[in-house]
Amino acid sequence: MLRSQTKLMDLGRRLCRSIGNNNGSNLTMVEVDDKTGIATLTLNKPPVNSCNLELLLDLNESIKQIERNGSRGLILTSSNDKVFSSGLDLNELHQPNQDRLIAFWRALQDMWLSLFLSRVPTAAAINGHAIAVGCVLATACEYRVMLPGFSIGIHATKFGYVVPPFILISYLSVLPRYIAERALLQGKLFSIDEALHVNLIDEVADGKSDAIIKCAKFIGSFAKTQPDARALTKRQTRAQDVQLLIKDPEGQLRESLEYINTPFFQQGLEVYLAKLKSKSKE
Ligand SMILES: CCCCC/C=C/C(=O)SCCNC(=O)CCNC(=O)[C@H](O)C(C)(C)COP(=O)(O)OP(=O)(O)OC[C@H]1O[C@@H](n2cnc3c(N)ncnc32)[C@H](O)[C@@H]1OP(=O)(O)O
Repeated sequence: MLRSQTKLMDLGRRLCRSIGNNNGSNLTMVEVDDKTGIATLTLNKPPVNSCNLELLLDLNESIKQIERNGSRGLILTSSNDKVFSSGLDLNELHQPNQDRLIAFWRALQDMWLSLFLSRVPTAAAINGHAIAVGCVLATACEYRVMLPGFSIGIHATKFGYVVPPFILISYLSVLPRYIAERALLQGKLFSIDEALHVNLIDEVADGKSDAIIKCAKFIGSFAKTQPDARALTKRQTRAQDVQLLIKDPEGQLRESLEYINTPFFQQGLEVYLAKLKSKSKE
């Protein structure tokens, strides 16, 4: 075999190493770049990465796995080239089995805390629509790079949802208060230009690999920092944002469950789900 061929094969081998997250599911995939030590965490739940219980548990386990294996950073992206994430799986909220709903909401709270407080640098390569909790996943990260042609935002008020405090906080941790407030009240989904203008995203990329490279460059900007000092400083900076959820997770859970179980919420959701389904049949 030619030396140049061997070199190319070595390069291919070096590029990425898949690591499992111990539960054997493919709902998320983790690959670590052997050279940079950065992990790419890919959401992989067809058709639109809606977050059901299993995806939330899997995602949380993958985030923890990435921290345990000493990766230098985490890039969150999607295997779907049109949708980063369509947010919560609305079927989990519709006429729910109460035990499953409790497990689901707990998994959502836990996953958000894990991502928001992750000790490694985090960046989102947003290669598709990032709707509602899809946007929350992106804003939990420290940096956001997005591809043109897609929407990002929390449009909950448009279909009658009041968002829980940690979702508000996620928006407020990135946007100035008056912009976050107006966008939430309008149920606004931002185009890429609008998102860039208000700094909801940090950069625009012309393709998924460009987005990953830009995220990796951001993560590389911490190369000269001491990882524990960086992690603790991040935790302190974000301490106030997570206070409510850390101090009283069960109280927060109870409040959300009460709201989800109201006839008002359930009726609104029924109409919205029917619209969503009829749209997808068009
Ligand atoms: C307690 C209060 C909670 C308040 C906070 C709320 C947080 C949330 O995250 S709620 C979720 C909000 N998300 C949405 O409203 C997104 C709705 N989806 C879309 O707008 C679109 O699907 C899309 C832009 C994300 C993608 O469009 P497209 O590629 O055209 O795909 P389809 O619309 O045809 O969808 C395919 C398939 O998936 C179903 N689906 C889409 N989103 C969800 C979802 N969030 N939950 C459950 N199912 C979803 C859609 O109905 C289609 O299903 P089939 O008809 O069975 O093919």
